[in-house]
Amino acid sequence: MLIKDLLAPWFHYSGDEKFNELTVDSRQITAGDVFVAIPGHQVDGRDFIQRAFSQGAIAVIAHTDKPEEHGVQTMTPAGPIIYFSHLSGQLSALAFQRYPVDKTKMKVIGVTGTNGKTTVTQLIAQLVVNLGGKAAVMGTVGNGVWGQLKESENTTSDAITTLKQLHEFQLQGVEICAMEVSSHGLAQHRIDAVPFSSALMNNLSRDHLDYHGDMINYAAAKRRLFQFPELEHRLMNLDDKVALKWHTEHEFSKSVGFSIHPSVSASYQVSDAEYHNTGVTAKLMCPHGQGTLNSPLLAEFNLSNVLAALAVLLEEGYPFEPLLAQVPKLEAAKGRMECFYHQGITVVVDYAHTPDALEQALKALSNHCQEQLWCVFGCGGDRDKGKRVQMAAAAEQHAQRVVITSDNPRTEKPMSIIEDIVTGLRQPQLAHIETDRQTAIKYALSQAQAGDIVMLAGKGHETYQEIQGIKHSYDERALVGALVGALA
Ligand SMILES: CC(=O)N[C@H]1[C@@H](OP(=O)(O)OP(=O)(O)OC[C@H]2O[C@@H](n3ccc(=O)[nH]c3=O)[C@H](O)[C@@H]2O)O[C@H](CO)[C@@H](O)[C@@H]1O[C@H](C)C(=O)N[C@@H](C)C(=O)N[C@H](CCC(=O)O)C(=O)O
Ligand SMILES: Nc1ncnc2c1ncn2[C@@H]1O[C@H](COP(=O)(O)OP(=O)(O)OP(=O)(O)O)[C@@H](O)[C@H]1O
Ligand SMILES: N[C@H](CCC[C@H](N)C(=O)O)C(=O)O
Repeated sequence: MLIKDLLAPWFHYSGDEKFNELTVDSRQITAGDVFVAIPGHQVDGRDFIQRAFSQGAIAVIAHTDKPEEHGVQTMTPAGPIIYFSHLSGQLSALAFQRYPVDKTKMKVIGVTGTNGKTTVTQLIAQLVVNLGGKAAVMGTVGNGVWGQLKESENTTSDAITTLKQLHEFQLQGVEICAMEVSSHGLAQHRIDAVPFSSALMNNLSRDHLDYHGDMINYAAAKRRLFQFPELEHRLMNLDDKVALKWHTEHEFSKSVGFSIHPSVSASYQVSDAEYHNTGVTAKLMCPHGQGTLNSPLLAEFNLSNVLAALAVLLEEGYPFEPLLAQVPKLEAAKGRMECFYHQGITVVVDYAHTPDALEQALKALSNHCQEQLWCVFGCGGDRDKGKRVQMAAAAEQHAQRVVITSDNPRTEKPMSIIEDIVTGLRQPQLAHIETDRQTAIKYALSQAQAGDIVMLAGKGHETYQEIQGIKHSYDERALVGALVGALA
């Protein structure tokens, strides 16, 4: 593509250079690329302009705060620098020029909410693939065509990666891409030009207040997803207070509600739910028909997640009966309520890392637990510190045995995070404290008795543990698999 065509919607560029890829990271530049230099939270991308040229960049498009510099071009010995006013907010639109996505060929579904984004997006992909279609996901566990995910740095990738990836999916014949949309992604304009067809709001509870400051700003960031003018379907979980409120607002008057509780305004609802140790059976009612839903996923919140996935696909025009027939084949997302069994003890690897998720996961497991419920958890360093006491309270309230350990301490001292957590306990003397996560898990497994459930919360699918800024190899699912084998 010509650089002048890339920039044409904004201003005239006089050069005639062709370029290959757009990239925001100088470390990823290869010959013939255009480097997009923007300031960030840690460093300023404009400090890497020379490095980008030396790696083969053909030109640089650089952010400027000064509107009068918009479109100004400077020729340096290494190549042209083109200034673009307030570039971060336009990055997605710029990326769309290079990596267009045709919404008539591929549907993009945006899923937001504090908890359940990975689960819902993966359920959507599984349902489509099981119906014989081609689906992709983008999110915390990775980006890719279903079955071939590649690890991703963020839940919602940067603006350029997002559109590049969607463009590639479209070229590969993907019919639907279910994308997790994080509040950071929304606040940082990472998805502004994505041509979403449907958007779904799952729930809002405390998380990320280190970044958003308060719940009002956090909710406002998520709300942006529903303000895309071209959206065809807006789905709201009416069991969540914030989503329910949005559903009743004039701005979202055409939104569609779903609920796992009796609700007059939910278009999609389930009733007569029966929980058993291999899943849940319930009746589904919606404008497309009625039927029995046989879900193999544990926990009430997963009934809601399954309903969310079905609702979005039914809104998108997928057929009712064939879709319902795929539900028994669904699988839990990696590291979410994943069960391992050993001598009558159930070990559950789960990704709960917010107070609400921890509470929901423990409540769900207590329905299945015959003896004592254990909760082994920690809290992430360099993240919302207010979550720590709330997670402690949830663990103490819903588990009989609490083991406090490390999650990803990142740059914080493991023991100081644990001290914050402990202040949220009413009876701290009853909790077992062990900074080393593997030792903590071994302790819990050695003490648990037949009939107990041991929930290991927070690490889920992750394959590393970040301590003092260093990512150490750590795979809790593999660890438990090995321990259970060793203990068997
Ligand atoms: C605080 C934050 O959100 N940071 C995100 C932000 O980084 P930034 O723009 O501040 O980056 P920076 O490191 O200051 O660098 C500035 C610029 O210089 C460039 N650079 C930098 C170094 C270099 O050698 N060369 C170079 O060109 C960078 O590519 C960047 O363009 O934009 C980047 C690209 O989109 C993100 O990868 C990065 O996420 C960091 C890694 C992060 O940890 N973010 C978390 C808080 C986050 O976003 N989490 C949500 C999930 C939340 C949830 O729902 O659970 C997510 O979507 O992942
Ligand atoms: N609908 C839900 N409501 C409340 N808790 C949920 C829900 N779905 C999943 N959870 C809990 O939250 C944890 C994380 O789930 P999931 O990975 O699907 O969410 P997420 O929104 O993608 O999280 P993140 O983006 O932070 O990785 C699960 O392990 C489970 O404990
Ligand atoms: N997307 C979330 C994941 C948290 C996972 C948990 N293991 C932790 O490190 O706190 C975040 O970046 O806050």
